[in-house]
Amino acid sequence: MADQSKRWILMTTAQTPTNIAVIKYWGKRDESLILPINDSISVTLDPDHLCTTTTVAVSPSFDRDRMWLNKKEISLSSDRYQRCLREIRSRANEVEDEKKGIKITKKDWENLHVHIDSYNNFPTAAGLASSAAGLACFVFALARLMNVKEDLGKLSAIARQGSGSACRSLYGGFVKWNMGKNDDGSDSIAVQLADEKHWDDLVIVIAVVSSQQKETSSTAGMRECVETSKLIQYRAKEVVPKQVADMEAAIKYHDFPSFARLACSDSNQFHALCLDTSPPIFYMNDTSHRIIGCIEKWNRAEGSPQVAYTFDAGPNAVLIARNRKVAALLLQRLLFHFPPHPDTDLDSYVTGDKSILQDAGLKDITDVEALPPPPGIKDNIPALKYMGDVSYFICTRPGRGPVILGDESLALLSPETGLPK
Ligand SMILES: Nc1ncnc2c1ncn2[C@@H]1O[C@H](COP(=O)(O)OP(=O)(O)OP(=O)(O)O)[C@@H](O)[C@H]1O
Ligand SMILES: C[C@@](O)(CCOP(=O)(O)OP(=O)(O)O)CC(=O)O
Repeated sequence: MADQSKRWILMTTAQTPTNIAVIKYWGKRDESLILPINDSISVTLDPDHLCTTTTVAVSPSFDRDRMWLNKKEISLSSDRYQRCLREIRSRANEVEDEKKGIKITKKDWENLHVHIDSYNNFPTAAGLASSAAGLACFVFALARLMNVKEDLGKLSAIARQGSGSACRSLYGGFVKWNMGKNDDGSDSIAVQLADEKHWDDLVIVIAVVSSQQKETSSTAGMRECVETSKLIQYRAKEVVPKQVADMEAAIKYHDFPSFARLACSDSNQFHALCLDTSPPIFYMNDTSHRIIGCIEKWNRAEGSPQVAYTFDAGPNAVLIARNRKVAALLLQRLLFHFPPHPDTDLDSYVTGDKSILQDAGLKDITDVEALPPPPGIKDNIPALKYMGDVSYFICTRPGRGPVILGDESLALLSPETGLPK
């Protein structure tokens, strides 16, 4: 039995990546267990550039479960958090820390409370899958703290109950979420198709068009879509199974043209379903459409796709370049069409992996101003420049799965008080 009189605190800190779907999950067959109507496939993004960090702590001195997100206290009362907490707690095992003189038995976990502090290093609820990284980190960190022995597949099924796309953030690289058939969701789990090293030529550039909270959440959007769209069941049953098989093959054989065609058409089809919803949902905006136009034109001119685009439930573009050389050309094109406001520092306009900027020969804003029009655009037509329409860019790549951060100085909670630092 843990000694309740002592004011000890035990903590674990985890870091979990976000992921971008290249075959989208859209629509549930069970709202509370979060069971999807189709399989989906994603690429995990490098946590060095986009990730959630979560510290979880347990102490006999905590009188209730509490959570902070991006430095503000939030309620843990939603069904989703409660379900994940319950699932993890019910699998908790004995934990012993001899150095600190702490022993927690399996039974103790029923009465002990946790503090959870989480931070996203990218915009929350803006179509960059914060719920995916966030809920995956929530489950992964709690599972480690409570010495849960389940494998990543089982943990993915728990994370799924926090947010569907979260199940895919339990792995690095290329990940498939099998929709499963069972009513209890036990076979609706994520599996890794290939790790991040399998196809490390790929470079990902995210154009953050808006970091505002969107009007219609993914959860509400897909519910309304299932209720009102006549196309959604056709997509789930007739289109996605083949797209998923083809995408798996494209990833396996590093077949970029197929990868790009499938990713672009799947993204467009998902947004077509949003339009087919009543009332229609518009996640993309004019800037998103301009970016699609620019990539489509370029891909057509090259005769074979160089860049894939995909958009989640928001206007931000996720662009996947076939290699670094193409990524440098992509950045030049993007910065030509979407330059920052004059006083912007290039360092804050292009974030993440800065080496792509160097490859593109761009050191500062004057280099951006001097960019010639991309091939195919005869003159420097002012109407093709949309200054300020993109907030900033993030350069990244396929990345690794969740990790535990052993360095206690990285914890978000104070080891003395168990409260945010
Ligand atoms: N780090 C986190 N820890 C726990 N929960 C989080 C975290 N980050 C986000 N969330 C939860 O996810 C919600 C945002 O999910 P939502 O699906 O609306 O946006 P998104 O995931 O950023 O975008 P999308 O899934 O459409 O790409 C937040 O309101 C919060 O409840
Ligand atoms: C467009 C998407 O990003 C939708 C993600 O939806 P969420 O996983 O955020 O929805 P809930 O399961 O209701 O939490 C596509 C995808 O990630 O596959």
